[in-house]
Amino acid sequence: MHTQPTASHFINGAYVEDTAGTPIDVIYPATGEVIGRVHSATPAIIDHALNAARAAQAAWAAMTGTERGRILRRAADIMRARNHDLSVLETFDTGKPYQETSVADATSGADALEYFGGMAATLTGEHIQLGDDWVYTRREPLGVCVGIGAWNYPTQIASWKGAPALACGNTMVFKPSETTPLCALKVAEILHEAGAPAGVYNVVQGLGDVGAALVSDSRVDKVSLTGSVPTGRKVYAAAAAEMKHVTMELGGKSPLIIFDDADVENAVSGAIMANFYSSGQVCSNGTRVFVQTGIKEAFLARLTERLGKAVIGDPQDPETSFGPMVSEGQMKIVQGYIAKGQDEGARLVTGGARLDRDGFYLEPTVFADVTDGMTIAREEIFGPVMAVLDFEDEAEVLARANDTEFGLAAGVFTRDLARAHRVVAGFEAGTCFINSYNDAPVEAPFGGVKASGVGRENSKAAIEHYSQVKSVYVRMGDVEAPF
Ligand SMILES: NC(=O)c1ccc[n+]([C@@H]2O[C@H](COP(=O)([O-])OP(=O)(O)OC[C@H]3O[C@@H](n4cnc5c(N)ncnc54)[C@H](O)[C@@H]3O)[C@@H](O)[C@H]2O)c1
Ligand SMILES: O=CCc1c[nH]cn1
Repeated sequence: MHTQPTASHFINGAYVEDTAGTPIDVIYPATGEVIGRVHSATPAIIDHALNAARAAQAAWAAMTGTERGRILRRAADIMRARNHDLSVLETFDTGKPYQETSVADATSGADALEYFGGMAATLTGEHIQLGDDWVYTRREPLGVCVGIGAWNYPTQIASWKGAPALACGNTMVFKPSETTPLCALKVAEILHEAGAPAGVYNVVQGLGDVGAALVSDSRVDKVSLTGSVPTGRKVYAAAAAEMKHVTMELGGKSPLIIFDDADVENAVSGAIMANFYSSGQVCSNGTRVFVQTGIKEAFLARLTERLGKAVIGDPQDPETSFGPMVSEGQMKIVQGYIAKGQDEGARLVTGGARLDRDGFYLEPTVFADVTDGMTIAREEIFGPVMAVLDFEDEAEVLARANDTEFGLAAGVFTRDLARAHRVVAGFEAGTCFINSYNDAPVEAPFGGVKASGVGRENSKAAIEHYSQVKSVYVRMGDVEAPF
């Protein structure tokens, strides 16, 4: 597997390089080795990408939805056929175990391309009869969309943004995270191979400055960011200054409530999926696990037992189920939170240490007896650290669950389904789970409320965020005027 890409950027249907840009090393999180190098986009590269996207947009939008959709569905087929190689690359890019990447990354990207490819031909306006007169609406593309990605799901993020944008007749310039620059280039290559005309989907590399330059450029009509809340605030403000459309998929500190009557085995599985998948680097993670006191000891005992079965090791080995953190920097941030948890009096149940091996490995970590005011219960950690908090009754736990600036996701485990629906209705969160956690099928809207975001990805809802409605009044008779 060659991890050095052909060139840093993919613009106007071809790989493009400009070595004048600041070098960005690609580091394999499992070893700390440099496995590739790209260069940050120079102003000339940004200009080239935006001009290409602008130039391609009208002709792409003029194609029928069926034609655009066929290309997206062909791209989905290519992505599925190359799942193994794309998953190996995703593992090099992120350090996530192949056991995960082979089922959750290119597959999720392909799902988005297939779903929005299928939907492209169905995008229509409506007819509104007003006596003899009538109004019709046209669903039109926004124009040039900029996508900016986080590092945890590089293939998925590039596809979740690209697929609905292209289905609606927009073109895209996508900037991956500087930490994981490899996979988006493959998404661009595949779309081009599937028949997307040059300029329809472009990738440029860079840090925040490149993202900021894209967001404020007058050639851009919409910005979709996946990233942290602080970055979201900056990007939203810059986009608002020029009245651009936005989608903000940001961070969270989501609650997972486990009632006494829950099935312990399923609740433990849910809590593992909510905290340790992708080594805890999932935006929607339920990291505040509220456990009713009657089930607490059984839950903690079984959780500790199950975490002992995690296979921590070489992420390219299909047997490995738990990999390293994405970077040394992220590992140090998480180590800082673990130290804070201990300093502030939380009880370390298991984990807490860095593994004595190359790469950025931390043990799956569980704190119990966490209280609402502790730092580990208030701030997004984005690592494998679960905070277990006690609770007694439903009203109390719901109020505590909602006592946060975030609102991305929330989950509940209980056998009492009336209670489950009541609790979910009370959650201040955009993406909720009953007796499950972290499922993200393309058919379901995904996104947050409060500081966790604006807009939705996936599902029919995404179409609203990549298109606009034009309304046309048609008078069938004479026009009356006062003078
Ligand atoms: N809600 C979701 O769907 C979702 C999904 C994945 C990750 N996330 C969130 O992403 C965060 C982790 O990712 P991260 O550390 O890469 O986030 P980040 O905010 O540091 O960076 C995200 C992206 O924004 C770019 N960027 C930084 N400053 C910018 C600026 N001023 N203008 C434009 N672009 C700028 C970065 O280069 C990167 O590509 C976590 O908070 C996580 O919860 C959210
Ligand atoms: O990281 C956030 C997006 C996501 C959630 N589940 C899979 N991907």
